[in-house]
Amino acid sequence: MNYYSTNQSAPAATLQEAVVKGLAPDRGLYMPEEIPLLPAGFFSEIVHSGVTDIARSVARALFGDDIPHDELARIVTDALNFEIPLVRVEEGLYALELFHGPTFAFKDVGARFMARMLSYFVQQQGQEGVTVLVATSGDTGSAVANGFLGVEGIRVFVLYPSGKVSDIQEAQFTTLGRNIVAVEIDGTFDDCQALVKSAFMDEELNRQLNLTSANSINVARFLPQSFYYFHAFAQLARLGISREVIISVPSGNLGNLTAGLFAKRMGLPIKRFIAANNRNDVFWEYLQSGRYLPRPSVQTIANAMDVGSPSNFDRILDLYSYSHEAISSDISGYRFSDGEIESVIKRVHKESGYLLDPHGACAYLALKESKRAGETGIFLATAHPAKFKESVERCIGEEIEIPEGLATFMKKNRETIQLPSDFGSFRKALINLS
Ligand SMILES: N[C@@H](CCOP(=O)(O)O)C(=O)O
Repeated sequence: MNYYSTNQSAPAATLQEAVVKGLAPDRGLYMPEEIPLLPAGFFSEIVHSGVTDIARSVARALFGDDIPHDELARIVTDALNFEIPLVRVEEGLYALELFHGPTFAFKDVGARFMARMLSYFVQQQGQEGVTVLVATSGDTGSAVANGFLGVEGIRVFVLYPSGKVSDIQEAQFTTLGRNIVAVEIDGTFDDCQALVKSAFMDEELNRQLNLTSANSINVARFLPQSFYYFHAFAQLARLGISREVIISVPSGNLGNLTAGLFAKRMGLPIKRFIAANNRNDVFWEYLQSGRYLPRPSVQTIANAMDVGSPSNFDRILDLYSYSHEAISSDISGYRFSDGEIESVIKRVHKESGYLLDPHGACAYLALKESKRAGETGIFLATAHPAKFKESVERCIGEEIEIPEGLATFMKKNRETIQLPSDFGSFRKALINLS
């Protein structure tokens, strides 16, 4: 299977080239030339399967022509060493809890898969010294840093906006040392993402450092995120529900939503997707009006969604042949203020005892507004509430427990390199530190 660039001005790439490069040379995002349609039998069989088996089959359909099957099965099995349960929150409404991995956020799925696939391809090429650049508004940084920690021959630079990620998130990628370098940028997530994209366009830098990306712009990061949509469907089908299913996705850089749309194209019977935005509502605005106006992100309580220029918007346009009508008939959009997010965390906790994190809360709210009679709704609970301890405690008025796996990060020393948001300073720092 070859991969083409959404900008249509770069040569087609193999899976290996797309993963190792990250971004296409024309600054476009790679897309698979075909999206395999899974046979009807697959959907009846997965009702009896666990997440790893489901993921192995989906991975084989997506990547099976380009990597030996036993190698692919090993990558999936190693990456998905945690549960992804579907939890009933109230009548007709379920949370897909994606936060039971090592860094307590959904990014563990894609980051762990990508670390293993990249390392396999790098070994195949006999390449030495690959540099992974990743921009984060909170969760990607920790998942990628932990996923790549200690991987030989790979150095990771995590760029994050100063003062705009939660305290625990920051601890998760600034305390690791070894092959992980944290870079604190005086700017927004979009500034971090722009620095990463500019670095890819710098030929000299690429020659010296063999750059790749571990954001969802990389196909090996975003496509595996489709696995858990199939797993969610299987868990619901086990309860006897397989029709009129709608899924609400907290939306920032749009990688998670795009992975769901891919799952639908592969045959997953999802009636409608819901994109839940916070005040960073460029995608919401596009869904309403057809106008796409990227703008600087603003800081919110759901910080991982603070994205003003979402990378995967181009993939969604490409997937739907640039038809606003087709996009908005498959996806409905909602947006919420911090106040609305805070009060729903409080209300749901009081009424059902279920504790939402700010991102899941946004998706829960969107689902409540969108769900019609007869529909069953799933919202993606993308991060553990304890990652946002201060905000969540403020909402519910009581202390919450921090899982041991998170608390250990808080005890270690933090190390970051502080930089302004101009490319010249970042370029110089990259060269000096490599
Ligand atoms: N929400 C993200 C922003 C980057 O998104 P990605 O899916 O492209 O890595 C974060 O938590 O950093």
